[in-house]
Amino acid sequence: MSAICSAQQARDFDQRTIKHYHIPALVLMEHAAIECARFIAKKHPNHLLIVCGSGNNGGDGLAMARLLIQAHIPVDVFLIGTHFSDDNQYQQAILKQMGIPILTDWATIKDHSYTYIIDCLFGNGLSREIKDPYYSLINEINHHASPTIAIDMPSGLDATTGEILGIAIHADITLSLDCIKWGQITNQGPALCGQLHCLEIGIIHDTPTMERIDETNIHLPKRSNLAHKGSFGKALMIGGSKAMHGAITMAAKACYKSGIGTLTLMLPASIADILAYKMDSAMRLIYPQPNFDKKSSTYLQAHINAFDVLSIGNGMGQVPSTIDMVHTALASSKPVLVDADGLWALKDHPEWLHRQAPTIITPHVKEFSYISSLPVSTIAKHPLASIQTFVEAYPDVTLVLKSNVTIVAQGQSQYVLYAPNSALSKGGSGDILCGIITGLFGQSQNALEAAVTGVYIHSQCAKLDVDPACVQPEDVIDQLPIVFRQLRKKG
Ligand SMILES: NC(=O)C1=CN([C@@H]2O[C@H](COP(=O)(O)OP(=O)(O)OC[C@H]3O[C@@H](n4cnc5c(N)ncnc54)[C@H](OP(=O)(O)O)[C@@H]3O)[C@@H](O)[C@H]2O)[C@@H](O)CC1
Ligand SMILES: [K+]
Repeated sequence: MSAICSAQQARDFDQRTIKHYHIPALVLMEHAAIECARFIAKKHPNHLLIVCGSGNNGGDGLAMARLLIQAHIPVDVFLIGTHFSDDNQYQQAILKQMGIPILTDWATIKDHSYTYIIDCLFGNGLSREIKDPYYSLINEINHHASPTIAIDMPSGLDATTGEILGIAIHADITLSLDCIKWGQITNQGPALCGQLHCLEIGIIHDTPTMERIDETNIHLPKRSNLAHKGSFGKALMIGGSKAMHGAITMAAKACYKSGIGTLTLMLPASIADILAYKMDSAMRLIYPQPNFDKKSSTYLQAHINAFDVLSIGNGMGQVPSTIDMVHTALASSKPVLVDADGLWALKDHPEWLHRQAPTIITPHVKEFSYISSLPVSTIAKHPLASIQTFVEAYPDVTLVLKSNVTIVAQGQSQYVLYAPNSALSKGGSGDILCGIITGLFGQSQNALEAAVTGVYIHSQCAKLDVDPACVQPEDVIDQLPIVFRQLRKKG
């Protein structure tokens, strides 16, 4: 499990490890250098160029050069800068003592061919726009034929926002030290980092941060062989319209395959038969009109108490009846998941989310903009700040903000799934996620666990050994039994 930090959070952990736990910064630098050198040595390089700046990122590079040279790997060390940090100067002194040359004239090396250029110019301490001579140097490295490994950050990339400060290294590989930085996975980050690896370097994490979702923080609901269908929850999924019957179908199939005890679909009459053909296992609560209308919320109210968990929104359309039904669902004492058009219905009524029972919302960025009243551009550029504003206003709601980086947040418990996969960039993916989470939610009644676990299972189901362009929503649903079995075996 790795933490995901802003630049400031990463610095705070560094400083606390040094000042409160008395682990010297040079020890951490040595750890960083050992881990990076080990990673690089495994690639069997013939000749390396390590480009070092004036701060501790440069210090990592100088220490790494020493270790690689001791391992008999040829290394050229290039150093640029004026005001060197103490630890950087310490590492320079060691290299001098060992007789390892430190080069300062780029012209003498720029035409050499290297297995890798190692970028140790700027890391987490980048504080402003890049100007010459660093600008020209980064430009030269980007146009050099040799591939690049960035240490901690591709130099020039802001570690919090993922924005390029003037110019930045285009790395083939990035070795992030201690934690994943937000800037590596948002905005320009993924394009600049290349393959991203996180290396442990002994920094102590003693306060909560965002955690990366992986197998260590998911919870599959327990499944006793002595249990009966009532033990695994009764779900009511409300959705569908004459024009859209696919969304609720995919959500329902995913919910059923995620372990729910019984599943009932509240549908308008115009699509009730279609759903019956498509899904034997779901019961139907058929609203006796072709589409939901102004009386459908009363109909929902009359039946709502028979269920343990509700989901609402898939394929309902952005129409007044959707608003009324979402209001009824959220005014009930039932755990509720709101998805798709149900989120649109909250546009003018986010206050309906203030309720006693557990609530999950699963917006993509545009739907989150409806609820938070923040512009889409602000959410995309500053996801952390946007989420923080929301969780402070709605500390009991579990938010699943869907994107290539999916964030699950409930108050200060915050998780990130970073598993971008274009196989999921398709209509139907969100409905499947809604179904998986509803299935888990109905079994556990624990919103945060259901959301974290559902998001992870969904991403695992999409890791198919086929071209992502050809993946159909049904292919993802078909993986559910396999992924559940694998996770239960491990768990
Ligand atoms: N602390 C620890 O425990 C550990 C840290 N570790 C390593 O240290 C890295 C962080 O080190 P760091 O804080 O020294 O910052 P770093 O990124 O090397 O650069 C700072 C220098 O660049 C300068 N500068 C900034 N922007 C600039 C610009 N646009 N153009 C020109 N100059 C600019 C800035 O100058 P200043 O802003 O002070 O004027 C300063 O001189 C971290 O990423 C990791 O690799 C590991 O060893 C593990 C232990
Ligand atoms: K760097």
